[in-house]
Amino acid sequence: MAEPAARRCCLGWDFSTQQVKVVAVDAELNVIYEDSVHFDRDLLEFGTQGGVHVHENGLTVTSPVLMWVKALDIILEKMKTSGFDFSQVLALSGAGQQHGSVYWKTGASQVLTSLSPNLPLHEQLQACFSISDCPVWMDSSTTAQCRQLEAAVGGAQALSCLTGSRAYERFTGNQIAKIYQQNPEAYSHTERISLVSSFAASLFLGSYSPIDYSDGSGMNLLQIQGKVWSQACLGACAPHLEEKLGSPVPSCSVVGAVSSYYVQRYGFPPGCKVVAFTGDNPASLAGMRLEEGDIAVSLGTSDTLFLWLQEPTPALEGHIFCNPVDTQHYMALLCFKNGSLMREKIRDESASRSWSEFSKALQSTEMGNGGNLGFYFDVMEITPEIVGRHRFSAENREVSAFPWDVEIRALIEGQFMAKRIHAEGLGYRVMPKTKILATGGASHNRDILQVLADVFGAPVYVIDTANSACVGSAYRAFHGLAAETDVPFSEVVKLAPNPRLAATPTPGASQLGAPS
Ligand SMILES: Nc1ncnc2c1ncn2[C@@H]1O[C@H](COP(=O)(O)OP(=O)(O)O)[C@@H](O)[C@H]1O
Ligand SMILES: O=C(CO)[C@@H](O)[C@H](O)COP(=O)(O)O
Repeated sequence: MAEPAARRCCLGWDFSTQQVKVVAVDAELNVIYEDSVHFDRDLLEFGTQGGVHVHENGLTVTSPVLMWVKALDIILEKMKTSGFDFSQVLALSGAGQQHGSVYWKTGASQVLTSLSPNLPLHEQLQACFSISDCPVWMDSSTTAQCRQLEAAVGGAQALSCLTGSRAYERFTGNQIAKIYQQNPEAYSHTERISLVSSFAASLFLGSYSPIDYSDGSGMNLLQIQGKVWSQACLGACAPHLEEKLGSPVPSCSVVGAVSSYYVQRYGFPPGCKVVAFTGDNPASLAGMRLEEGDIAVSLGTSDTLFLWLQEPTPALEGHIFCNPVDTQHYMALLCFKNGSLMREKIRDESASRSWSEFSKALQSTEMGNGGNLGFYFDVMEITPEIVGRHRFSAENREVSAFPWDVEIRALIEGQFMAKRIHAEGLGYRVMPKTKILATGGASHNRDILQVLADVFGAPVYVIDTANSACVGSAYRAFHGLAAETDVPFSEVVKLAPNPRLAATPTPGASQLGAPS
């Protein structure tokens, strides 16, 4: 007899900066399973901090590729031990931290296609990478390559019009150019270059997965209107790059079925489909079912802010990506590097390493912080490019310290004011109907969300799990199954639970000098 339909599910994965996470979503779009593996805590042998290694120059930031592979082994074993029924998985999709790149060594595809179900992946893939430490989105060591790329295509604005962004250090084309220039031998021994997202999809497929349009937009290589690689950009970065990247595909493409490795080792059904993986921010857009006019704020390792766009409006600040759920449309994104790790630092310095003490400071201080303002950038910020801590008293004098509770409110208000100011710089306006959808680890914190509502003067909503990239990936897997019949994403997710109201602006917030 057929299994009850309600038990069938799709899996959504997220290979993010600090962890690998997974959710299972059933056919009624309820989350029925959630798990994660945390790199610093669960994979101590790799010695990462916040999931990465910051090199001595302070600019180069990498993560070991085998750590990501081993994390997948561990999480699959955890699922198996917990009795998760893999035979019910109809399809899976996933997300990855954006911009990071993986370099598969010549011959790796042979290993991928002949995986033995008796061994974990990390034991079999050890010799498959020509670069063992992958550049990730926190890297800012490629300024020279950025200037070369902009010069090659006629300047920063020209590059932005073509690819959706001026040259950014973390964008993959510039990272590849650096590897080609500094390590040409490793580059020539590379048969395939994946993004973190398409790398993770390749692990499930047992063959190389293509890069999807949406995550591909974070490389400074893809023409976001034509959706093909820009020959000018490829040529400016490295030789033979097109063949190493493969052709990009629409984000809702089914890219194949899971490898027999997963069928034999874990009991996945042989026909279980793999839908192209995408970037974690595009996947979050899907998970939050963002609509035009809404604004999403992700408070993960990075803080990001993103919007649904009908038409691309490339500028010198921010990024335009292809939309992950509608190939005709786009999304705009702003990324702030000093997000959760900066909040953790101030928590450790001023609130005895405790989020509840941190919250007490937000509760006991007044909205507007008595005129005290602070901007905290311990690492070189992306939006805008600035470093250091800058505190200003009510009299507008730069000061070197604040009392502990004023410090905490200054940090959170400063972070959200910067988001609003930069979003307005992109042309975004808070309207009476505006909803803010919050996600990411810090969206668990109600007091932080209250400040977000006050600074934006708009209500803040959350979805039941802060893992919107995972949930969005599971939704995208359902969409991939249906997309062959042209069903729009909004139709596929119409039964999903509505976001829940988490904070409304405090009366009087808009009189406190919020930008207008
Ligand atoms: N209660 C909380 N208040 C504020 N921040 C929190 C809280 N719980 C978790 N976080 C933050 O969430 C971050 C992880 O967010 P997450 O979205 O899981 O990151 P990523 O997807 O980049 O790995 C942690 O670095 C931590 O600072
Ligand atoms: O660089 C960006 C977006 O452009 C980052 O948002 C990365 O995608 C990392 O995401 P998190 O792990 O912080 O969610």
